[in-house]
Amino acid sequence: MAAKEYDLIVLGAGPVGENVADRAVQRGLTAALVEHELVGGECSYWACMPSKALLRPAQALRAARQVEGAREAVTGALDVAAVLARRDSFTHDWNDDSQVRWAEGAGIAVVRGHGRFTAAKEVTVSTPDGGEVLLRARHAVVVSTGSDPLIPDIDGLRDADPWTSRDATSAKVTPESLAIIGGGVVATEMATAYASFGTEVTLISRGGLLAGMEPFAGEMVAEALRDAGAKVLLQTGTTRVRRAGESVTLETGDGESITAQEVLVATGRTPRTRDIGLDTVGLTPGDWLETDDTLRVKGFDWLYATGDVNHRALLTHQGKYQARAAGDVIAARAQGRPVSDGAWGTHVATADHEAVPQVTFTDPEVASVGLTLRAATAAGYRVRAVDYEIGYVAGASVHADGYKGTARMVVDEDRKVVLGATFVGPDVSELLQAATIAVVAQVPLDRLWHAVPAYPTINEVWLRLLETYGRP
Ligand SMILES: Cc1cc2nc3c(=O)[nH]c(=O)nc-3n(C[C@H](O)[C@H](O)[C@H](O)COP(=O)(O)OP(=O)(O)OC[C@H]3O[C@@H](n4cnc5c(N)ncnc54)[C@H](O)[C@@H]3O)c2cc1C
Ligand SMILES: NC(=O)c1ccc[n+]([C@@H]2O[C@H](COP(=O)([O-])OP(=O)(O)OC[C@H]3O[C@@H](n4cnc5c(N)ncnc54)[C@H](O)[C@@H]3O)[C@@H](O)[C@H]2O)c1
Repeated sequence: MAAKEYDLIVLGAGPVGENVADRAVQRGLTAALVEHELVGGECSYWACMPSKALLRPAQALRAARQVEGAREAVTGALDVAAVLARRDSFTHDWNDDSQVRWAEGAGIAVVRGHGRFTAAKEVTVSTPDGGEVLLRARHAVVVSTGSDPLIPDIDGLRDADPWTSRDATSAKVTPESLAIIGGGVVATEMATAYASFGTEVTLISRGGLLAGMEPFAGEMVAEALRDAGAKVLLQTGTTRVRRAGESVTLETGDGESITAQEVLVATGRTPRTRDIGLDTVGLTPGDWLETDDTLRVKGFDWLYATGDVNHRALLTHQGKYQARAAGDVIAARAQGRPVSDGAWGTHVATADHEAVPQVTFTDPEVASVGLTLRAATAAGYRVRAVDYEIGYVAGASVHADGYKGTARMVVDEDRKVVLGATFVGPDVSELLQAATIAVVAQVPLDRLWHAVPAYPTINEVWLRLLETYGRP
């Protein structure tokens, strides 16, 4: 079989793979993008976009209900069918024509089918018609195959036909009751969404909620979920799961038995590397692919891994940031141009280490960037954290009656810069970019005093945090 040659082959056309290919093509390389499902990946069809579309209507309704004068105009309940229909418009009914058009318009060769390494720099694609296409890369191959839901080894769980995040984000009807195993981002967001649809939600977490974040985040989200009618079981293991027809019964370590129409497993992710021929190039199928900061897989000069599959930060925006660095560095190396691979250089993803922003779209939202107090201490920084109740800020009190929220700023005491910030409260997500800039730019606190937040906005929480810290 004659091979088709490209400068770059990208395996997986999720948000990250698309961006690597686009960047490299913009820099003058040729690129083939291999996709066996939908161009746009998990994020567009079963993750970020549909999940946020499911969450937004209830948030808008809550926002109106929190303002006297507007509240009186809200006379009905959430229209769940309309919510699902709006969600479908974001996923284009799980049709990727527009994304394929974009990719081809950008000069990227889209190859449909399942790709596997068959030699170094060589990928064989099994096409939907049963054929094969052989691709050879002149310079680099990027693995951008993403991640799958992890199904833990709980007695009977696999046989109980559990929902994963895919089912929760693409459901055409909402169940009467839903048990959720897990306490992370997917579990809390989907508990929030389904509780708003009137589904009877029971969330079972073996620890607290949102474990890697500041502790008050998980506590406030748990309280809000309970207020929304969900049952939240913390520090509770699930020991046994059984399906009987239309219902599933779960037993917990505390001896409690929970019966629901569906069970959603939201216990983290596993890399999609089991069936991509990794053994052919000396790697172990099923492993995460560890990279250096230029996203090159350790031990290779031609193999890169971007997005979820490298396990650096399982977030679309962070994967796309990696994609920009990877696409640019692959082009620079291919063209013999200088590589800028020092910390914060053009060709590295330095921010992955200690400056990752994330919003959990629960209600209240959790917006965080950088290190938590615990993580900063563990990393050896000499730190001080200051907290402030966001509801005391004038802008917050105008924004919503009885606004409840908490902010924390973690300061590096030696350099007097912000290492991390967390905001928990209604509509705090838009506060995050200011915090990200402060963390990435390592703005000294005495200069931050000159970044005056407009009055009366919720951003004034920055001034309150600085005042609470005390002027250095
Ligand atoms: C419910 C949920 C909600 C989320 N919400 C957010 C959010 O709000 N914000 C955020 O930043 N992140 C969110 N995430 C995380 C986000 O979805 C991922 O970080 C992101 O999709 C990773 O992008 P990726 O391109 O690395 O992988 P993916 O999006 O998984 O794309 C990988 C692509 O590779 C293809 N592929 C895999 N193997 C092969 C092969 N052998 N041959 C051909 N094609 C292959 C797949 O079909 C897929 O299209 C969410 C995740 C979940 C589960
Ligand atoms: N808004 C967002 O940015 C967003 C939304 C959803 C998902 N995501 C990303 O998707 C990824 C996956 O999310 P997730 O919620 O599945 O993972 P997660 O890592 O956030 O949470 C996993 C949860 O499962 C629990 N768990 C793990 N193994 C278990 C077991 N054997 N039994 C019981 N509980 C177990 C953990 O204690 C934790 O509570 C995350 O890394 C996240 O960054 C992001």
